Amino acid sequence: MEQNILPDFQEETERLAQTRSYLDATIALVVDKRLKFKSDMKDAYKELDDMDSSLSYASILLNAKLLDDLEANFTFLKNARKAPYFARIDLRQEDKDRREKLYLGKISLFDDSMETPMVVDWRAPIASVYYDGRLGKASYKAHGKEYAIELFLKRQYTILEGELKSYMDVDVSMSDTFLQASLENHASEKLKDIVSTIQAEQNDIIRAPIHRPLIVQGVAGSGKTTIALHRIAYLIYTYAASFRPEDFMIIAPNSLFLDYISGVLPELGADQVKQTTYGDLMLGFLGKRLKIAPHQDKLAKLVRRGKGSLSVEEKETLVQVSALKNSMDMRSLLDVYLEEKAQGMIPDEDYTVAGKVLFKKEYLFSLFHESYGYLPLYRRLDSMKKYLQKFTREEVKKMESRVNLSYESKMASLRILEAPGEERRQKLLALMAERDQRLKEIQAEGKNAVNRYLAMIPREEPLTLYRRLMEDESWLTRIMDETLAQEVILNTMALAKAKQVELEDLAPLVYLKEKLEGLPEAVKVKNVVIDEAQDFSTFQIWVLREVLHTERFTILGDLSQGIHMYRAVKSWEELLTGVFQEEATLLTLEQSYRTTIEIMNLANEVLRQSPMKELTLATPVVRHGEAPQLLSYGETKALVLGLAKSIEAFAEEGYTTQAVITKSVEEAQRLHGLLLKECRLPVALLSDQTSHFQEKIVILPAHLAKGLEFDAVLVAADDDTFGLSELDAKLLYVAMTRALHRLSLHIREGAVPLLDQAGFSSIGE
Ligand SMILES: Nc1ncnc2c1ncn2[C@@H]1O[C@H](COP(=O)(O)OP(=O)(O)OP(=O)(O)O)[C@@H](O)[C@H]1O
Repeated sequence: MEQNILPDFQEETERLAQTRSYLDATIALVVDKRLKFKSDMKDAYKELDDMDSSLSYASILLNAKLLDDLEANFTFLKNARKAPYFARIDLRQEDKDRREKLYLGKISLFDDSMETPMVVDWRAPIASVYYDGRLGKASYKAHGKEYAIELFLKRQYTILEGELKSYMDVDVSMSDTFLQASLENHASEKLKDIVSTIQAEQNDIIRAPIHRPLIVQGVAGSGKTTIALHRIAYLIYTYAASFRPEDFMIIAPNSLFLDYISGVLPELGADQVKQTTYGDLMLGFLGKRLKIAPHQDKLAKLVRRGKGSLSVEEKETLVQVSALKNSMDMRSLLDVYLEEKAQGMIPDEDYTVAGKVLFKKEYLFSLFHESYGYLPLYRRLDSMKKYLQKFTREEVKKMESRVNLSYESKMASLRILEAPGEERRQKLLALMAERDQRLKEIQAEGKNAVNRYLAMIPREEPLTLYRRLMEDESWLTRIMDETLAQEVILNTMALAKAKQVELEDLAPLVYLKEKLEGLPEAVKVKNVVIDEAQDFSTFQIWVLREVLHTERFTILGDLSQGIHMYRAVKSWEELLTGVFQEEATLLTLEQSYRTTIEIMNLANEVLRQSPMKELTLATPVVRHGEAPQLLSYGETKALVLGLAKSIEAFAEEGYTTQAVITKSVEEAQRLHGLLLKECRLPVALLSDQTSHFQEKIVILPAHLAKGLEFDAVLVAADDDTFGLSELDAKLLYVAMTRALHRLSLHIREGAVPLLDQAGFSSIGE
């Protein structure tokens, strides 16, 4: 709509100007306060130098904290100048007569003089009606109560660099226009916030109660990652009194992905949230510099075909060993193993000091298993040590006084019975020496008794115990057959020889460590968000819940993209029953926002042709684009030239970010070399080691592309074909669904039989 025919344009422009000048005044106030705090801190430092006053120290701490808050606020307020709000809602609370106008933005701004909110934070309870409600009767929840309202208007603004460009009044059906505009934008290297266009089904997830575990199955591009970050921002705001931002942790698949989401966290005021990968988190728990075998090697072995590849049986074994290490059977095995270890821990001997029984073995057994039963095994030993030391010290004192008494009486009788003289003196001296020797022995015994007792209890490292278990056929065959047990033993021995563990070993190891030693408190968090959770096993998540002692989990994933399915969940039911005992909520997202109808339809067709059954297919938001192109080539060189031609054509059409996606790492490396050599194209190769990239055109294997998105995607299959297996279908699906606007597939003839089956025909060389 043109500005001049927007009826309230003038009024809205004035409101924006008014908000901006109020914002400027607030910013000026913050600047003043910053200066004041800084000078207060300077003074406090001076005083600290002068007289080491604890008051000054407290003042420094207080000012530093206030300054931190102000700095965070300052950046936020400054950013808000460009667009202080994105929407307005007009409503009336059911029990009130007055109609209210609320402007929604990424900050809270309150006009003290008028006692009205200038801008309401999008996370405030009342803002929920903007995302949920249609015009008319609606409601929102706050502090456990439901409030009824009547919603008269939902207005969305386009504000650029502080200037109102236009606005649009929307209801549910019409709001698509605004969403469409947002989706048509081109991708930047980083994820962006969607506060102005959050959809109702997404809003339910963002605002779901904190204390109940939440599992979200969402198709590719349904906004899972985006929602996860908005949920964290919402929880930080809503539960500010109970949790600090550092109490939240997001677990993502790799550092590349963490870099990709890093841009949006500060935008949402959530930059202090902990971000990590599963491997790093587990290593942090273990507190050791363990060497992890590159886990993508396993995926590579599984997808590789032809020369040097594993046989079907070998692949099957690899899958079984991985799955087993991360299965709930493994948990049962570890529990029995630990129980047996615990039962054999207390020696079959009484505790004695200088030959005297201080504690009977039965008592020590009950001390270990009952009184200290709530502690990890080795911590029970620490507590027992203190207990034994205390009683030993007391006993030693008693023994010493008994010895002193007995020698004093011996010496007293000597003095009475014998006449003074050299002979008596010598006898007394001998008695004194004997007494001192006896006391020395008692003291030494007191010192040694506890250590001698505890030395009978071996304290082995979790890794030593784990390896012993995994090399013991009699234990392993409790949960697997002999053939598989032999494979597990070989796998354990090979890893031990290389001084490595593999990713699948981390959950059992962390569980063992928690049960034996307990984990350091410092690495624990209270709220966990797991993205790309389809690649986790039930046991991995169970271990996380067990060691973090929290139910506050938000778990998001898409089973269709489960490319590490050899070790991961097969259905969310497994988590619901196996980890959360039906206490979790499972929500699904079927609408996909990322890609065009044409691309999504083809990706869905790949899933339909795959061996996977009962998968929910994505419904794309109505956004049309060019049909995907399938180009097939007779030889590699032509394929490389074809890729280069498409990249240039996409760039000319204005598509900024582009990715060539292959099935394997090797293929990506080879094609990268050829693209540089044959076409001199500035393409950057991304690998498992890449943690950051700025290049606009990249080449990477599909497993690394998980979670990312690009304006244009070029799937390349030269040597490494996408076959008919479930894993190949998933890799292809992941690759295709990374595209926002354009997709072309460059393949050697017959390299992607799934597409032939889908009836998708190539354009030819
Ligand atoms: N409500 C929305 N408004 C605007 N854009 C949205 C909305 N929801 C999602 N998007 C956009 O859709 C794209 C996909 O989002 P995101 O990456 O979070 O999805 P995902 O479910 O994690 O995808 P995948 O599983 O395929 O990695 C992003 O560009 C995101 O900005």
